[in-house]
Amino acid sequence: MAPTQLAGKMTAKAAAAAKAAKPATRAFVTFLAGDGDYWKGVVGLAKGLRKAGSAYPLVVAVLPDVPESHRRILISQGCIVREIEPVYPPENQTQFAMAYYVINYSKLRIWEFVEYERMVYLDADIQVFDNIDELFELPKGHFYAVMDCFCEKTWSHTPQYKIGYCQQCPDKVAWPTAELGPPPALYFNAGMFVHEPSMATAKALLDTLRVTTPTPFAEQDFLNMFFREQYKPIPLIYNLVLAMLWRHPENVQLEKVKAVHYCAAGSKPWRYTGKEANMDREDIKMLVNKWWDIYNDESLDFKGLPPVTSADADEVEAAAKKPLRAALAEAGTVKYVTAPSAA
Ligand SMILES: O=c1ccn([C@@H]2O[C@H](COP(=O)(O)OP(=O)(O)O)[C@@H](O)[C@H]2O)c(=O)[nH]1
Ligand SMILES: OC[C@H]1O[C@H](O[C@@H]2[C@@H](O)[C@H](O)[C@@H](O)[C@H](O)[C@@H]2O)[C@H](O)[C@@H](O)[C@H]1O
Ligand SMILES: [Mn+2]
Repeated sequence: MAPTQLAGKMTAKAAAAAKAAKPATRAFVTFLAGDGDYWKGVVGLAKGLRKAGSAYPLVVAVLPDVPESHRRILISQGCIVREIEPVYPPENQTQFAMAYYVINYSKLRIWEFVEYERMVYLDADIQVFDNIDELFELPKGHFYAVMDCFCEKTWSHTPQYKIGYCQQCPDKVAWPTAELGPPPALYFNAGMFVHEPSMATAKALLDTLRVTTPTPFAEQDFLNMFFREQYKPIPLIYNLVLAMLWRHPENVQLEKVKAVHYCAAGSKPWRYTGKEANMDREDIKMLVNKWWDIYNDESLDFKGLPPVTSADADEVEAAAKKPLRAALAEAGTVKYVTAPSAA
């Protein structure tokens, strides 16, 4: 089989394209912990962002317990894998809404990614179905995220749940200010948020965490307390918390939703059985299938080369200006690839 393609260093055209790509001062970032199956969520997210034509890379903050094999899969899908040190809350007797939420405090490390001037954080159980790059253009100095819902049983420990109050429909059950004081501040879901990495903010977060008693929604509660003054709600099209479909359908226009958050119990697509409450709904089945369509779409697999530095590109451009034979002789790094055998 004659070699069909000469693959040496990146072609000048690809190098120029890499150079023209937006400067890597912005990126999406997600978080991966453990050796379980959440890596599938990250692969789905990487492919979804590619399908949506996003201009920015996906950084994955991984805890040390994420196996090398999972990291290699993420790199093969074009992700930038960054290992982080775990963050634990102070000693506590807290009953977290979900026991595993204690590892979610490690999300706070992403404020240390200061090579990026702005990042959009997305849980690994989020899928982006339409381009959301506009989030990177929001005015600086605020903390942008989508408002959560208090109606699921996971909120049964709270006064708002007990009286049937939810910020998604504040007029349905009025907050009893006389008995309970002012209503709760607007509260965001921490599965998606726009933030500005900074070592000063990272230090302030960790210093404050050390003296803050943990609460049931772990780092989500903590981030809501920490960014209470800077929080600015953005439309739910950027983070559809699935419970909204049955708790506040009047607030949801599903055809306009850009990012879906598979956080309802039983809704993680890669573990979906359809047996839990609400999981047999037609809209849930459709959204789970949409997630799988992207996950299984091989045309969305990463084909590019690993991110290049400008030094690589300069070197390749210089080589490309030389007569090919001289450049090849000098480079000495020619590799032949052969076409798949003709049937
Ligand atoms: O075993 C786990 C549990 C959680 N996560 C990460 O932590 C995020 C928050 O957890 P999860 O989405 O399950 O919380 P939910 O949004 O469902 O409350 C996940 O999206 C993942 O990015 C992980 O990597 N491994
Ligand atoms: O560690 C706390 C987690 O709290 C949030 O999940 C909750 C919240 O959305 C509730 O409102 C829902 O009822 C519940 O299903 C859902 O799991 C974030 O999505 C997640 O990233 C993480 O911060
Ligand atoms: Mn989530």
